[in-house]
Amino acid sequence: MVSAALSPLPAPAPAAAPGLRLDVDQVSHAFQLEGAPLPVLDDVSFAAEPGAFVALLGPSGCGKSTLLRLVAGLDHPSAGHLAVNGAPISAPDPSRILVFQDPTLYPWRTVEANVSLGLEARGLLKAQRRRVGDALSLVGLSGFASAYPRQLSGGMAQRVALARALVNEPRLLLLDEPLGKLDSLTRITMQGEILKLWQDARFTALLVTHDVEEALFLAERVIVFSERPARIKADVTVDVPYPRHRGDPRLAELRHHLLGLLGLDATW
Ligand SMILES: Nc1ncnc2c1ncn2[C@@H]1O[C@H](COP(=O)(O)OP(=O)(O)OP(=O)(O)O)[C@@H](O)[C@H]1O
Repeated sequence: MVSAALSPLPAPAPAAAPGLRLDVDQVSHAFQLEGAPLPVLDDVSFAAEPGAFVALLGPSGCGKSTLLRLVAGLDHPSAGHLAVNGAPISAPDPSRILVFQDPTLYPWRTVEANVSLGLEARGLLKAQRRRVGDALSLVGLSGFASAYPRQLSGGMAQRVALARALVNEPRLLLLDEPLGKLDSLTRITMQGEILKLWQDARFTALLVTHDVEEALFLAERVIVFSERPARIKADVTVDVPYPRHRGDPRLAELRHHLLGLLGLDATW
């Protein structure tokens, strides 16, 4: 018999934690506005498999960001249930990170110090400082660790915001129009970067976007919402393998279909 102590095997590399399964079950939500209820979500149900990339598309103000906030655990639904891997969502958790349209970096902190925030808040920075460098490298900003936010372009600032999320090794990444304020060329570049991050890390991704092309380039499924209160109008599978070519005729067909669902004329 060979003793393990006599023939030590190299420790296997730790497997990346897989993406979380998300269940949204008959969720409705209303805000109180000037003393009257404002219904925002109406009986929304869907599931995202671990590692799925799902885009949420719908008219402005229909309730998409509200849904992301519920998944992040920042608010509680008026009715229905949300769960990850079968466990009810009751509060924020570092495994579920929300990235906003506005990078909201602290101007007095360097890029590195901004990215460190999550680890610092959880008392993990000393032990896991390596993750800060890894996250910066993932978004291509290794050379800017000691820069300040005022020294960055809009795209770079949004990359820092992504790195600040990635440093927590999220298993469910919630993207609320993260590229909405960027010029169209930077936006296209960063769509490719987000796709690569997702393909490498295999977190589950939920992306709110107004941009039909962005949804079709990135997501495996596009859930289309009605006007507020948001109900699911359609759940469309993007049956085009990655890497996707933006000129793919099937994507053009799906674009036409999605614009139709949104009540928009797709004549070009
Ligand atoms: N804290 C709040 N109190 C009251 N009403 C709110 C609150 N947050 C959002 N709302 C309202 O809920 C509705 C949905 O807002 P939400 O931000 O979820 O929409 P959205 O689909 O993400 O919009 P957009 O695409 O324009 O960002 C809006 O009418 C908004 O005014």
